[in-house]
Amino acid sequence: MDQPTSVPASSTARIIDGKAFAAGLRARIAGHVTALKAQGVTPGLAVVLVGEDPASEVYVRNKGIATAEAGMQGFEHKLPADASQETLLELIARLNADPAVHGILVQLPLPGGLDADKVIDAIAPEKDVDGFHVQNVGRLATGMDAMVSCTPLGCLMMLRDQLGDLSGLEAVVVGRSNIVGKPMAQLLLRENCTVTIAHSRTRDLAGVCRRADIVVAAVGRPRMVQGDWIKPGATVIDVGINRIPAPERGEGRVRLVGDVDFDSAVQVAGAITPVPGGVGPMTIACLLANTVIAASRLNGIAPPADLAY
Ligand SMILES: NC(=O)C1=CN([C@@H]2O[C@H](COP(=O)(O)OP(=O)(O)OC[C@H]3O[C@@H](n4cnc5c(N)ncnc54)[C@H](OP(=O)(O)O)[C@@H]3O)[C@@H](O)[C@H]2O)C=CC1
Ligand SMILES: Nc1nc(=O)c2c([nH]1)NC[C@@H]1CN(c3ccc(C(=O)N[C@@H](CCC(=O)O)C(=O)O)cc3)C=[N+]21
Repeated sequence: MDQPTSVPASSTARIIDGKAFAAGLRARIAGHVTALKAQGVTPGLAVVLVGEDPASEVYVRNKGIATAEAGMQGFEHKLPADASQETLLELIARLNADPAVHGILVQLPLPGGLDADKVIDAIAPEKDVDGFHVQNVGRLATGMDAMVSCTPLGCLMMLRDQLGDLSGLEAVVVGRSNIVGKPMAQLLLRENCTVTIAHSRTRDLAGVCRRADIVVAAVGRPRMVQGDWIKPGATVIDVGINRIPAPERGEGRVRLVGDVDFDSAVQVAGAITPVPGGVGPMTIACLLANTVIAASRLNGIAPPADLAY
């Protein structure tokens, strides 16, 4: 069909609907939960929230809703911001020992004074549905079965869905955190991508990004990655969740933007995830998937093949 003359000839990217993808994944998970229940196992996820960060409370609530909708058991543990390390470690020890709990997530970041490394280390690796325990990180890096960090796992699922085989593709991950950047790079390496990890000391970040067939932005800087950093046709995964002032919505209101400047990137990319509605919903769905995997393994049942990555 002819383009109307007012529309520029350039094509715009496909918008990757993470929300719909996550809904499909959650529906499959609910089926696996039903099957596990028939074998006497109800997958249980414990979420621990220390302090009262409003954004964290939103995520914890969403996790609770998704857990219930999938037919799983949810356990919420709220501790005051001034809870001691000892109290938190005692709670984790109890959850480790509780046979009804198959997944344990301690919401990060923790309030000052608490040592996140020690807390993660205390979680039983087989219940570490975040994939943050050094045993899971090491297992992923050496190619063994591991609990894989939910956010990178969700990103990978969307990439595989968009691109099929990722072998040989140039992937640039911007950000090197333990929770997103590094495990994302490991997963892409496992998929046979040529992986570059960029960070705050990277020289010519725009030039590095321009080489990439796949750009994953996990920086925490609103709209940093510009359209002219993107190779035409590349796939862009925006992990960033940034709250910025939105006075147009009323005084004191905020809105969510990613680490990618969506409006310019969408003009160049082949496909791109939006914020909200991209990576975030996939993170929660993958958390449920990891809980089903953990519940299966802890009961000597083979995890569902379609959830294995
Ligand atoms: N959608 C989801 O489910 C999730 C979203 N997030 C979001 O993803 C983003 C990243 O989170 P997280 O990984 O925890 O963040 P961190 O703050 O732990 O890491 C940020 C990384 O970005 C790098 N960086 C910072 N500034 C620049 C810059 N100017 N140029 C290049 N690199 C830079 C840092 O480099 P250096 O190491 O050199 O300091 C660091 O490696 C945040 O917006 C967060 O809210 C996080 C988790 C889940
Ligand atoms: N131990 C631990 N594990 C985590 O996985 C973890 C964490 N700590 N701390 C915080 C980050 C952040 N995170 C998000 C999860 C879902 C959405 C999400 O669902 N976002 C919606 C919008 C939600 C909103 O409106 O705020 C979306 O992008 O569409 C976002 C962010 C998990 N994290």
